[in-house]
Amino acid sequence: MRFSERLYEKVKPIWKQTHEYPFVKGMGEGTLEQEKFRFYMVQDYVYLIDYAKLFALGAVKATDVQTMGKFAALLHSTINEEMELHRQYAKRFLITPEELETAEPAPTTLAYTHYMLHVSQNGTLAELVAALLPCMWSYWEIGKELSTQPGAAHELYSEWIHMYSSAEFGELATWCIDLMDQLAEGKSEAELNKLEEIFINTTRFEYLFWDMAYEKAMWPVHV
Ligand SMILES: Cc1ncc(CO)c(N)n1
Repeated sequence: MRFSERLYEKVKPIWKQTHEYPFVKGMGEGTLEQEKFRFYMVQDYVYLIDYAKLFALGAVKATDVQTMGKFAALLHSTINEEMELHRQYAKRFLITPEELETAEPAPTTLAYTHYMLHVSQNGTLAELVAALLPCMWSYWEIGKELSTQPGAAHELYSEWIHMYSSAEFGELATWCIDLMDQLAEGKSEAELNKLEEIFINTTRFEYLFWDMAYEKAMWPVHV
């Protein structure tokens, strides 16, 4: 069995719950409250600023020029294509690019990005890929599922669904899945377990991120 298949089997119950979560379902049905989507958009932009740095770290940790180039391309497309989607949405919500960039991260956003950055800065390239893989893979899965639902024609949610179900995004996700398999080759069971643990943790964080957005959960205490 490919290592990525083992990972997929392991987190299947969490992915199922993610697909059934009201935020995700609401986008598909086109019934999600716009205020929740607005909250998500801003937090996701803040998230992507740190997430993009994982690709830069991937280029640093890569041991061949081809992989280095691919990480550089991923960094470029995240900043200029994926985050452009968010900037366009922000415009519709009358949020300026400055407001987007300086938005305060919610507790879950902060915990998630810092966990990923910690793993990526201190771990191996395989650990870095294990940390970022659920992000790309689960968004592609969600995008594909929602692309056959009413939300795909919704005036607000269609662009989001279109981006994450696109062939281009799918290719990037597939590249990451293949890289994970390649990097797992020849590793000991102890090392594979470590990769699995990281993959499970960021999968859990993906669920938490939807939950945070649905609840619009900021810090419960104030300065
Ligand atoms: C939280 C989160 N995970 C994954 C992606 C896909 O890049 C995203 N935009 N946001």
